[in-house]
Amino acid sequence: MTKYQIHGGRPLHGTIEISGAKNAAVAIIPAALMVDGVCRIENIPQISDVTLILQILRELGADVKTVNKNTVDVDCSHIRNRQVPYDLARKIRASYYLVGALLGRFGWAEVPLPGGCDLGGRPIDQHIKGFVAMGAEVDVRNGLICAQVPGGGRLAGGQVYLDMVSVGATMNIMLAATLANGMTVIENAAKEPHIVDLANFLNSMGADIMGAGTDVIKIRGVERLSGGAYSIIPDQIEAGTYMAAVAAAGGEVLIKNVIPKHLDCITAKLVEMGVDVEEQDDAVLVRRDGPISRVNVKTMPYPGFPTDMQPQIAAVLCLAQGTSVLTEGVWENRYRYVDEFRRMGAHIQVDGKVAVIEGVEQLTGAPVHACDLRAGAAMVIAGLSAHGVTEVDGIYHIERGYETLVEKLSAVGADIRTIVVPDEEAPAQVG
Ligand SMILES: CC(=O)N[C@H]1[C@@H](OP(=O)(O)OP(=O)(O)OC[C@H]2O[C@@H](n3ccc(=O)[nH]c3=O)[C@H](O)[C@@H]2O)O[C@H](CO)[C@@H](O)[C@@H]1O
Ligand SMILES: C=C(OP(=O)(O)O)C(=O)O
Repeated sequence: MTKYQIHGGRPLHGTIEISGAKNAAVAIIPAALMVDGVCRIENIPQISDVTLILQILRELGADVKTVNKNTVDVDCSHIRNRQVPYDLARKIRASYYLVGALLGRFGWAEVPLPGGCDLGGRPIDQHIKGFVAMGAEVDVRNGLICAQVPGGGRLAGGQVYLDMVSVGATMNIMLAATLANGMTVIENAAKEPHIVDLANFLNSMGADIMGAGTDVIKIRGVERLSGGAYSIIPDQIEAGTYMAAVAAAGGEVLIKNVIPKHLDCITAKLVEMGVDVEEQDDAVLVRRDGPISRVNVKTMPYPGFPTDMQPQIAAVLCLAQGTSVLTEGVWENRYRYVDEFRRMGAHIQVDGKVAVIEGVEQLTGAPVHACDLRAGAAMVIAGLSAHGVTEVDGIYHIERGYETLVEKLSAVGADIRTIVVPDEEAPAQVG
């Protein structure tokens, strides 16, 4: 088993370069399935979710060539197999974008139900409602989402009003509508930066999508998409995670290759907590040397405070002066990490979607478990600030979404390394 071992208590100083956005990449790579020709995709993060999606594309018959560590050429002109491999697809949430992409291009898709972080129920009824509004028949059976246009042919444009703001449904419907006959309108659409990025990718390949980034998106179906080159936006959540790490551990770090506007919702809270954040053109300089003030935080769809930053901000609030109230506004169960924080001396009470965090002077290192991706990142942040040694296991969750986390943090002075321990560590003998 591999773990991260962190000797905490060292302020961070230096520069961190942010990678491409996971949640954009995992939609844009499936979108390449709809393109007739070679797509060059740049600024792809080297994370395990991306490796897996590229693997799925290869198994479907795509020609995927690595140009350099963050650029691939994907050619899906000759897809021969439409059977998405069960064991690969069920490991990640984003495999559901293959439904929109395959249904849009071929009028037929069978995709295993997705996986991803366990945050409570992760329904897909709104995705299905969208596909049905475009004329598809959709059925979930034998662990598969089975969707097809009756009689073959293409989807027809439709009108979809989402019952709740859903990032996944907005992107999936956008994918399916890109090659449909006629116009699709998505109302109450999500507005996250990665939605705009997916629309920009598709438009650069010949799609006709208007309004991405607002709550009404109009997609005029086109005959075909053809190849081109596209660079993925920087990862808002990776940047926010390192901003939170500086807030917790102290120090001064220049976080480069970001779009500061995408970070406004995170920056505003950190500033309220007494952290200095200076915006530059494509960087933010984050500094913390004084006490951390208590704040209340509620997660919401963009431009609200992102749910994917909730555990990381909780790690900082564990060290604030006074009591903070954190409210999870998107997922029903995103506090599974709280017991791990308690091992480090944090004072947190959870009641449903609300966590009350009473700040402590200092956390203390402990063996902890990363129960999901962002919870894992939060354990790392807590470990960086804590007195003593923290060992984080379950790091495969973290590697789903953070490129070279150990190297990036080591470069700013953190004492963090990956260690390998035997799988079954013999329990210590007592007596
Ligand atoms: C709006 C929002 O912040 N979405 C987050 C959500 O995206 P993700 O795309 O995974 O989830 P959605 O945005 O689709 O879900 C938002 C809410 O809508 C509900 N829902 C969704 C689809 C559906 O068909 N039916 C349904 O009821 C979900 O249960 C959830 O409560 O989790 C991702 C991983 O944490 C984050 O990157 C996204 O920022
Ligand atoms: C929960 C996340 O990812 P996924 O939906 O892919 O599990 C995340 O990016 O924080």
